Amino acid sequence: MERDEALAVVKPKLKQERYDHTVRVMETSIQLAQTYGVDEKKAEIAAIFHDYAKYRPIEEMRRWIQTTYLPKDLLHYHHELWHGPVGAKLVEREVGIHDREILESIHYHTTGRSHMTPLDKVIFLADYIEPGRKFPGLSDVRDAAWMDLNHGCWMAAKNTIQFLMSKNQPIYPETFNAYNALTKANKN
Ligand SMILES: Nc1ncnc2c1ncn2[C@@H]1O[C@H](COP(=O)(O)OP(=O)(O)O)[C@@H](O)[C@H]1O
Repeated sequence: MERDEALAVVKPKLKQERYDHTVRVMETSIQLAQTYGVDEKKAEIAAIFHDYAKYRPIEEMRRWIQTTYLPKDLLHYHHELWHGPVGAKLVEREVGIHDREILESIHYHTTGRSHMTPLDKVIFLADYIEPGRKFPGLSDVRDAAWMDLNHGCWMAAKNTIQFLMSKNQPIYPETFNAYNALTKANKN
Protein backbone atom coordinates (compact mmCIF):
# COMPACT_ATOMS: atom_id res chain seq x y z
CA MET A 1 0.00 0.00 0.00
CA GLU A 2 1.32 3.44 -0.89
CA ARG A 3 1.95 6.02 1.82
CA ASP A 4 -0.75 8.47 0.72
CA GLU A 5 -3.36 5.74 0.46
CA ALA A 6 -2.47 4.41 3.92
CA LEU A 7 -2.59 7.90 5.47
CA ALA A 8 -5.98 8.51 3.84
CA VAL A 9 -7.31 5.28 5.42
CA VAL A 10 -6.06 6.24 8.87
CA LYS A 11 -6.94 9.94 8.90
CA PRO A 12 -10.71 9.59 9.45
CA LYS A 13 -10.06 7.13 12.32
CA LEU A 14 -8.04 9.66 14.34
CA LYS A 15 -8.36 13.13 15.85
CA GLN A 16 -6.17 15.75 14.17
CA GLU A 17 -3.57 15.78 16.99
CA ARG A 18 -3.30 11.98 16.89
CA TYR A 19 -2.98 12.05 13.10
CA ASP A 20 -0.15 14.60 13.40
CA HIS A 21 1.51 12.29 15.98
CA THR A 22 1.10 9.40 13.51
CA VAL A 23 2.87 11.33 10.74
CA ARG A 24 5.75 12.13 13.12
CA VAL A 25 5.99 8.47 14.20
CA MET A 26 6.09 7.54 10.50
CA GLU A 27 8.94 9.96 9.80
CA THR A 28 10.88 8.86 12.90
CA SER A 29 10.30 5.17 12.11
CA ILE A 30 11.66 5.57 8.59
CA GLN A 31 14.75 7.33 9.91
CA LEU A 32 15.33 4.61 12.53
CA ALA A 33 14.75 1.91 9.89
CA GLN A 34 17.35 3.57 7.61
CA THR A 35 19.79 3.84 10.50
CA TYR A 36 19.47 0.19 11.55
CA GLY A 37 18.88 -1.60 8.26
CA VAL A 38 15.22 -2.41 8.92
CA ASP A 39 12.71 -2.64 6.03
CA GLU A 40 11.67 1.01 5.50
CA LYS A 41 8.42 0.19 3.75
CA LYS A 42 7.26 -2.06 6.60
CA ALA A 43 8.27 0.60 9.12
CA GLU A 44 6.27 3.21 7.19
CA ILE A 45 3.10 1.09 7.03
CA ALA A 46 3.34 -0.15 10.64
CA ALA A 47 3.83 3.41 11.90
CA ILE A 48 0.91 4.78 9.88
CA PHE A 49 -1.42 2.14 11.34
CA HIS A 50 0.02 1.87 14.87
CA ASP A 51 -2.79 3.90 16.49
CA TYR A 52 -5.55 2.72 14.13
CA ALA A 53 -7.77 1.55 17.05
CA LYS A 54 -6.97 4.44 19.42
CA TYR A 55 -10.52 5.84 19.34
CA ARG A 56 -12.53 2.63 19.22
CA PRO A 57 -15.14 2.44 21.97
CA ILE A 58 -13.84 0.63 25.05
CA GLU A 59 -16.66 -1.93 24.90
CA GLU A 60 -15.87 -2.78 21.29
CA MET A 61 -12.20 -3.29 22.15
CA ARG A 62 -13.20 -5.47 25.12
CA ARG A 63 -15.30 -7.64 22.79
CA TRP A 64 -12.43 -8.09 20.32
CA ILE A 65 -10.21 -9.25 23.19
CA GLN A 66 -12.87 -11.60 24.54
CA THR A 67 -13.83 -13.16 21.21
CA THR A 68 -10.47 -13.54 19.42
CA TYR A 69 -7.12 -15.06 20.33
CA LEU A 70 -5.85 -11.83 21.87
CA PRO A 71 -4.30 -12.21 25.36
CA LYS A 72 -7.06 -12.22 27.98
CA ASP A 73 -4.78 -10.78 30.68
CA LEU A 74 -5.14 -7.42 28.90
CA LEU A 75 -8.62 -7.19 30.40
CA HIS A 76 -7.07 -6.87 33.87
CA TYR A 77 -5.10 -3.77 32.82
CA HIS A 78 -5.99 -0.25 31.74
CA HIS A 79 -7.90 0.02 28.46
CA GLU A 80 -5.19 2.39 27.17
CA LEU A 81 -3.21 -0.81 26.55
CA TRP A 82 -5.89 -2.38 24.35
CA HIS A 83 -5.55 -0.25 21.20
CA GLY A 84 -2.30 -1.91 20.11
CA PRO A 85 -3.47 -5.55 20.17
CA VAL A 86 -6.97 -4.65 18.95
CA GLY A 87 -5.46 -2.36 16.31
CA ALA A 88 -3.38 -5.22 14.91
CA LYS A 89 -6.53 -7.33 14.63
CA LEU A 90 -8.54 -4.55 12.95
CA VAL A 91 -5.77 -3.55 10.55
CA GLU A 92 -5.74 -7.16 9.40
CA ARG A 93 -9.53 -7.50 9.08
CA GLU A 94 -10.57 -4.03 7.93
CA VAL A 95 -7.55 -2.82 5.99
CA GLY A 96 -6.43 -6.23 4.71
CA ILE A 97 -2.80 -6.07 5.81
CA HIS A 98 -1.63 -9.62 6.56
CA ASP A 99 2.10 -9.16 7.07
CA ARG A 100 2.78 -10.78 10.47
CA GLU A 101 5.79 -8.60 11.21
CA ILE A 102 3.82 -5.41 10.63
CA LEU A 103 0.82 -6.65 12.64
CA GLU A 104 3.01 -7.73 15.55
CA SER A 105 4.80 -4.39 15.69
CA ILE A 106 1.39 -2.68 15.88
CA HIS A 107 0.27 -5.15 18.57
CA TYR A 108 3.28 -4.50 20.82
CA HIS A 109 3.94 -0.81 20.11
CA THR A 110 2.84 0.40 23.58
CA THR A 111 4.13 -2.38 25.83
CA GLY A 112 7.00 -3.99 23.96
CA ARG A 113 7.54 -7.73 24.52
CA SER A 114 10.33 -10.20 25.08
CA HIS A 115 12.35 -10.95 21.93
CA MET A 116 11.22 -7.88 20.04
CA THR A 117 11.93 -7.98 16.30
CA PRO A 118 13.93 -5.10 14.80
CA LEU A 119 10.66 -3.75 13.37
CA ASP A 120 8.97 -3.97 16.82
CA LYS A 121 11.87 -1.95 18.24
CA VAL A 122 11.66 0.71 15.54
CA ILE A 123 7.93 1.29 16.07
CA PHE A 124 8.11 1.10 19.89
CA LEU A 125 10.97 3.58 20.01
CA ALA A 126 9.63 5.95 17.33
CA ASP A 127 6.34 6.19 19.23
CA TYR A 128 8.30 7.14 22.34
CA ILE A 129 10.77 9.64 20.87
CA GLU A 130 8.87 11.34 18.02
CA PRO A 131 9.54 15.11 18.16
CA GLY A 132 6.13 16.00 19.65
CA ARG A 133 6.66 13.90 22.80
CA LYS A 134 7.48 15.34 26.20
CA PHE A 135 8.43 12.71 28.78
CA PRO A 136 10.84 13.07 31.69
CA GLY A 137 14.26 11.77 30.63
CA LEU A 138 13.36 11.87 26.96
CA SER A 139 16.43 13.70 25.70
CA ASP A 140 18.70 10.86 26.91
CA VAL A 141 16.47 8.28 25.21
CA ARG A 142 16.57 10.33 22.00
CA ASP A 143 20.37 10.44 22.10
CA ALA A 144 20.59 6.69 22.70
CA ALA A 145 18.03 5.91 19.99
CA TRP A 146 20.37 7.04 17.20
CA MET A 147 23.41 5.24 18.66
CA ASP A 148 22.06 1.80 19.55
CA LEU A 149 18.55 0.50 18.85
CA ASN A 150 18.54 -1.96 21.76
CA HIS A 151 19.84 0.58 24.22
CA GLY A 152 17.26 3.16 23.10
CA CYS A 153 14.42 0.65 23.54
CA TRP A 154 15.83 -0.46 26.89
CA MET A 155 15.82 3.15 28.13
CA ALA A 156 12.28 3.71 26.86
CA ALA A 157 11.04 0.55 28.61
CA LYS A 158 12.90 1.49 31.79
CA ASN A 159 11.49 5.04 31.76
CA THR A 160 7.96 3.74 31.24
CA ILE A 161 8.29 1.28 34.13
CA GLN A 162 9.77 3.95 36.41
CA PHE A 163 7.08 6.45 35.44
CA LEU A 164 4.25 3.98 36.11
CA MET A 165 5.80 2.90 39.43
CA SER A 166 6.17 6.54 40.51
CA LYS A 167 2.41 6.89 39.95
CA ASN A 168 1.66 3.61 41.79
CA GLN A 169 0.16 2.22 38.59
CA PRO A 170 -0.03 -1.48 37.69
CA ILE A 171 2.39 -2.48 34.93
CA TYR A 172 1.51 -4.91 32.17
CA PRO A 173 4.22 -7.60 32.37
CA GLU A 174 5.22 -7.54 28.68
CA THR A 175 7.09 -4.31 29.40
CA PHE A 176 9.15 -6.14 32.05
CA ASN A 177 9.76 -8.91 29.51
CA ALA A 178 10.96 -6.31 27.03
CA TYR A 179 13.16 -4.65 29.65
CA ASN A 180 14.71 -7.96 30.73
CA ALA A 181 15.40 -9.16 27.19
CA LEU A 182 16.88 -5.78 26.24
CA THR A 183 19.04 -5.76 29.40
CA LYS A 184 20.63 -8.99 28.16
CA ALA A 185 21.06 -7.47 24.69
CA ASN A 186 22.73 -4.35 26.16
CA LYS A 187 26.45 -4.43 25.64
CA ASN A 188 27.08 -2.00 28.52
N1 LIG B 1 3.34 -2.00 30.64
C1 LIG B 1 2.46 -1.02 30.82
N2 LIG B 1 1.54 -1.14 31.79
C2 LIG B 1 0.63 -0.18 32.02
N3 LIG B 1 0.59 0.96 31.31
C3 LIG B 1 1.49 1.14 30.34
C4 LIG B 1 2.47 0.17 30.02
N4 LIG B 1 3.22 0.61 28.99
C5 LIG B 1 2.74 1.81 28.67
N5 LIG B 1 1.71 2.16 29.47
C6 LIG B 1 0.92 3.37 29.46
O1 LIG B 1 -0.08 3.24 28.47
C7 LIG B 1 -0.44 4.52 28.01
C8 LIG B 1 -0.61 4.47 26.52
O2 LIG B 1 0.63 4.49 25.89
P1 LIG B 1 0.76 4.90 24.37
O3 LIG B 1 0.20 3.86 23.50
O4 LIG B 1 2.18 5.30 24.16
O5 LIG B 1 -0.24 6.10 24.30
P2 LIG B 1 -0.03 7.55 23.87
O6 LIG B 1 0.47 7.43 22.45
O7 LIG B 1 -1.38 8.14 24.00
O8 LIG B 1 0.99 8.13 24.81
C9 LIG B 1 0.60 5.48 28.52
O9 LIG B 1 0.02 6.25 29.54
C10 LIG B 1 1.70 4.59 29.05
O10 LIG B 1 2.36 5.16 30.16
